[in-house]
Amino acid sequence: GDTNDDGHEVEAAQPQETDRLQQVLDAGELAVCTTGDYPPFTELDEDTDELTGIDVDMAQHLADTMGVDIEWVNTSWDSLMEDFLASCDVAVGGISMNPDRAEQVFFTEPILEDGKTPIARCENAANYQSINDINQPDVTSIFPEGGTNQEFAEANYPDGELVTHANLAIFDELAAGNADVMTTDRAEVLYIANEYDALCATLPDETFDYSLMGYMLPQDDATFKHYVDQWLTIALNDGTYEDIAEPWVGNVELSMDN
Ligand SMILES: O=C(O)C(=O)C[C@]1(C(=O)O)C=C[C@@H](O)C=C1
Repeated sequence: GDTNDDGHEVEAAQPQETDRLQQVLDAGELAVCTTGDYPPFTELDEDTDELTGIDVDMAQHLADTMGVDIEWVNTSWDSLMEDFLASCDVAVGGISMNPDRAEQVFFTEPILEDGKTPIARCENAANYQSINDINQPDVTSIFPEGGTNQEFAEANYPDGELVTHANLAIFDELAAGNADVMTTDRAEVLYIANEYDALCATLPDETFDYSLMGYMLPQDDATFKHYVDQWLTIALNDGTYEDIAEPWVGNVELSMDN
């Protein structure tokens, strides 16, 4: 196809606007993509096949508000965009907004202010205070494949040792000493540091960059985006989000803006 000045592909014509909101209401079903590997936002129990998490409960609240059921679509960070575009009305679960993704999806209003910060075994926390501390040949950084953590590590730690691992067990690897440090969303770092005695946020109040979390929506129906944003704005301000998050995080404030 055509390319713009940055060499990015540009669509020749915008796809026809659909009435996604009406379709979801008529079908009585909302298709929601989630990875199930990122507590406290989305976690799939492989034994019971049950999904839990803040964003899982939020999606259920949206569906209840619409009076529809959820069809959950399991995805991975690597295939999130492809699965979302092919099969979902919404994607949830600790998803960072970024310009690459925004080329193909709308994001809702922001839910959390966030950024990347390190987590390491507590006895080593003083060694990982800066990007330069981590960008060293003898420092092993660990992250899952396909998300923004991989992007961050590859861009900032070219001299470091980089290893990938499936996400749900990644902090066990870190605690066991099979990697030195993980640079991930501050919200996750605070949550995990609370869960694992051996792991500590090395810079609990600082981040190396800035990002926002939101839910992904298709670009094909502006009315649907308005609807979901209106629901979300109310849920963020009337105590719904806090009530849903509280059992997961207690008093830990996940967002930078608090
Ligand atoms: O890609 C994103 O948006 C994410 O927030 C996912 C991501 C990542 O960046 O790798 C963030 C934290 C989890 O540990 C796993 C995946």
